[in-house]
Amino acid sequence: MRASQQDFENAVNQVKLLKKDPGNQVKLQLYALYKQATDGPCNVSKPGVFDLVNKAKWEAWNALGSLPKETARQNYVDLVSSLSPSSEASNQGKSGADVKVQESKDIVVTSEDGITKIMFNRPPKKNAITFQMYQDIILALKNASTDNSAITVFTGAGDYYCSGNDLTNFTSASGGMEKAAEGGAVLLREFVNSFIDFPKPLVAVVNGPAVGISVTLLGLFDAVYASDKATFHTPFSHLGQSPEACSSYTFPKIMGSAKATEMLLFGKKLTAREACAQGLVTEVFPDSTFKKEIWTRLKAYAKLPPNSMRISKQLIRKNEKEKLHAVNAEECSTLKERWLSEECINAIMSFLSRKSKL
Ligand SMILES: CCCCC/C=C/C(=O)SCCNC(=O)CCNC(=O)[C@H](O)C(C)(C)COP(=O)(O)OP(=O)(O)OC[C@H]1O[C@@H](n2cnc3c(N)ncnc32)[C@H](O)[C@@H]1OP(=O)(O)O
Repeated sequence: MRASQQDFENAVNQVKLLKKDPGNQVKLQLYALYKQATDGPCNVSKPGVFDLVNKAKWEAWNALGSLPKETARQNYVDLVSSLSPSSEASNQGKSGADVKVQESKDIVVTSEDGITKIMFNRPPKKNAITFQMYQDIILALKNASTDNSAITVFTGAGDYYCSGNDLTNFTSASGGMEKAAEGGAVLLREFVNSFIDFPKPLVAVVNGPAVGISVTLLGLFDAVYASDKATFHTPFSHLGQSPEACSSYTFPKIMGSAKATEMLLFGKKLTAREACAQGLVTEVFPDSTFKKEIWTRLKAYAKLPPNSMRISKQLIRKNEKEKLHAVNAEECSTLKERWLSEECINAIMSFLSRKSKL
């Protein structure tokens, strides 16, 4: 539900009652969102180089670009509610431990050391993504885009990174396959859009095998670190489906069309080292030292100036955004048709009746 003007005014008053100083980064974000929600896009000239405080405020406001007033109002309310007395109280005495910022069973979101971590947490099902988890991730990314972290990281709990879309999503949906396919396409489009538009550095820590959409999404990440136990598998033809998450565009661009064809059409599974050689993975680590090495590195990266990282990402992504949105729309409408095809229904039934496994 969208935040009303009254919700916004309540949030403005709530900020004055905060017992704990939320820190400069959050205060700047609050200022920027407030100005955007009330005055719209930044419309004043940049303060001089020695006017440090006003310059930082101007930069934070200006970085919001043309974000609509209603979205800024909503983000302001969400940010204040994450700082509310109840979350303040629940965060007390937890220094040194990850601070939980979103309650959800299968997606765990924590924030610590300038890093917001979004973890697939459904190990008994190899972290397969349910409809609810797609929604939880959309919300987690929305919150992470305005929280006080510098970078956002995805990883998986247990031995898998993620086994992709939960294949029971369609068969267990009420209202029949057609309605489920229609709803699935709308959800998928919104889900992928939230990755295309995510403003901060987005990093994947791939702790184990990755399948389907958890692989294709990697083309929209800024860095991908993998354990040498990780594998990368996109068996869309085996499932009677077609690529998503803009991979029909990003994969040929990253690895060339011949290698992308082997993955996306023929379902060739890559080892972590092969994926690194193709440019899909940034760096591979021995599994025994993976976690220690990668979190040490990410904590150091998270100390870099956050506005600078965000602005650099914006420059890199800017020229691609329109194209990515168009590709996402087309992939989703193609998939909606595929989900209703005999090839796809047979493949899902076959998995569910245990006749087939990847
Ligand atoms: C709405 C948006 C849609 C976006 C479009 C996205 C498309 C994709 O992501 S396509 C890729 C879909 N994923 C798969 O096809 C993977 C299917 N799973 C497997 O092939 C295997 O389970 C495995 C290779 C991932 C793991 O094999 P194994 O180590 O032998 O473990 P189990 O098969 O016994 O798995 C344990 C447990 O987990 C369940 N499970 C695993 N993956 C999925 C899944 N994707 N969907 C639903 N359930 C999954 C598996 O059924 C087992 O359950 P139990 O039998 O109840 O223990």
